[in-house]
Amino acid sequence: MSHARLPLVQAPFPPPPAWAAVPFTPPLTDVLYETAPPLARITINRPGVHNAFRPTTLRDLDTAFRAARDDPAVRVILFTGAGTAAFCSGGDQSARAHGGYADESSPAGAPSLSVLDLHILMRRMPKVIIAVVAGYAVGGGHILHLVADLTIAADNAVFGQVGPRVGSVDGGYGSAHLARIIGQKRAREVWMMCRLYPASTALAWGLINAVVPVDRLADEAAAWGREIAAMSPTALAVVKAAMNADEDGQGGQSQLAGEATRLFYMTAEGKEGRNAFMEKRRPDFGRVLEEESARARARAKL
Ligand SMILES: CC(C)(COP(=O)(O)OP(=O)(O)OC[C@H]1O[C@@H](n2cnc3c(N)ncnc32)[C@H](O)[C@@H]1OP(=O)(O)O)[C@@H](O)C(=O)NCCC(=O)NCCSC(=O)CCC(=O)c1ccccc1C(=O)O
Repeated sequence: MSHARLPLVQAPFPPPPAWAAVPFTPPLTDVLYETAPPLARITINRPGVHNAFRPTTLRDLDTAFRAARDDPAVRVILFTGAGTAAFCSGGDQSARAHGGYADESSPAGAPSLSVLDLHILMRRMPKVIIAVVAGYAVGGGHILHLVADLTIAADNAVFGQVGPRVGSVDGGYGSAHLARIIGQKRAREVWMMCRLYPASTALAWGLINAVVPVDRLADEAAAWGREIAAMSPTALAVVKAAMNADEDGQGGQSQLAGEATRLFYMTAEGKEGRNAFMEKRRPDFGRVLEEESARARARAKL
């Protein structure tokens, strides 16, 4: 499926990105993190279990998403799974313990539900996240694509929730956000019947943004990423925060207000507060506002 692009970006896209693996200390074991600015690619790398996540995977995803957030050269994040059989099959059922998931990376072996922290990190990310889905996106893996900003799927993609079949449930983004996206009746069907749906149905429901042949998925995702990376980063961060604020209560308000604070810090008025404190004097906001207005008037006359 293709959409019209503005003339500015209608020229053929450059060749596929030259991904460079980024090393970490200690190294990531379950996740690959690569960059090809302006893109970063985060890959769940557990194809033997359809990219199911365990606590170690979630720890690695936390590291990778924070690295992408903090790298000014990265503008758009592609989030995918290794291979073409699955994006992610949810929580690794072999790591499921009493009251959560546990493995050797769990502090004091304590079970956790740390995928919820990843949802928040992805929602708060001031950069666009594109889920790039081939194969299964089920259970907690389905929720990861839901929490991403956009989803591009291969024609072999399969979507669904399995919780009520395997004794699990997500009453957070996995249910309420899903219902916002596809509507209450469909969301209840997804959870209450645990059916799996092909990419064509997901597209018709507005659950995903595009479907492409599986062998075109990586290139198409990179093309979408580059197209988005040409946009104003501040405008993208603000529109994401604004859409999240509608659903995320005071946490969402905090994200949107954080963007206002970031812009305020760039003003002479904001800097005067910091400078006055550092110089141990009273701030003179009136003076800096007047100076700023005078500068703006002078620029307007040029
Ligand atoms: C996805 C399937 C429908 C695919 O079926 P099929 O193609 O026939 O492949 P299989 O032969 O079943 O699978 C191949 C291989 O992978 C293993 N595997 C697949 N999924 C998982 C998994 N989730 N965990 C562990 N292992 C998995 C499978 O055993 C095979 O291994 P072999 O050695 O080759 O036998 C099908 O695979 C399937 O239904 N998978 C299970 C899906 C599932 O149950 N997912 C978990 C749902 S619950 C969840 O995601 C937890 C959510 C959660 O984590 C959470 C929720 C709320 C709050 C907090 C949290 C939190 O933090 O965890």
